[in-house]
Amino acid sequence: MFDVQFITHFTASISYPDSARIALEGGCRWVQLRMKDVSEEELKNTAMHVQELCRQYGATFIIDDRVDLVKEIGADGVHLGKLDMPIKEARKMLGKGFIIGGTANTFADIRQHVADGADYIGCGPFRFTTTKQKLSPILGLDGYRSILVQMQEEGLTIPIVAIGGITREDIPSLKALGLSGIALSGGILKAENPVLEMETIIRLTE
Ligand SMILES: Cc1ncc(COP(=O)(O)OP(=O)(O)O)c(N)n1
Ligand SMILES: Cc1ncsc1CCOP(=O)(O)O
Ligand SMILES: [Mg+2]
Repeated sequence: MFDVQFITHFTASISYPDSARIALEGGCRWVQLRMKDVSEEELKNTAMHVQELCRQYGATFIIDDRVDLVKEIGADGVHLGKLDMPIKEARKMLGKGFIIGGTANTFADIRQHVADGADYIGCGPFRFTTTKQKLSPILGLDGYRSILVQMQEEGLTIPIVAIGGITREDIPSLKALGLSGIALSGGILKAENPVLEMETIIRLTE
């Protein structure tokens, strides 16, 4: 099993809910709502809409950054980075019934997230991407290899999802590394036929 998480991103032509629907229609069953610089009202309304879509498709629905909103609307989980609420605190607020993902760029980050109670790691960036500003150092395949070796040496088994500039061409090599999955946005949203692109990516991960 190689998981695929679709992450929403603002585009002029595809709304956030439509992008989630595209991912779901293409067979993705893990959606992260990531909305930056929007009002509280827009975020909450969109989150409830995307949550409903995810429920219709039996997909997991997580929200970027916002532990409070996840708790309020009963989403499946949250993704947290270095500038967000610490994972330990989020776990205290959410308890064990919610998924908590943590961002990592190094093995030390992963070790800390495991100690703090994360469920999975979004590890990257794999390569340069314009979807996120202020990127951490790029890992490439060698970066993941080195992290996975260190995890094995210390007996850490948390799922690692690669992220950052991933396209369909990368899937065979990322899969071969022994990662748990990928998270991607632009690879779908910039495709000529986004639903078909997701279908292709899902097929490549099977
Ligand atoms: C799966 C996944 N991995 C990493 C990130 C990045 O989270 P963060 O570092 O908090 O940056 P922002 O997404 O908040 O800009 C993610 N969202 N999802
Ligand atoms: C949120 C995030 N964190 C690291 S890279 C990234 C963006 C992933 O999107 P894309 O697949 O378009 O590079
Ligand atoms: Mg964040």
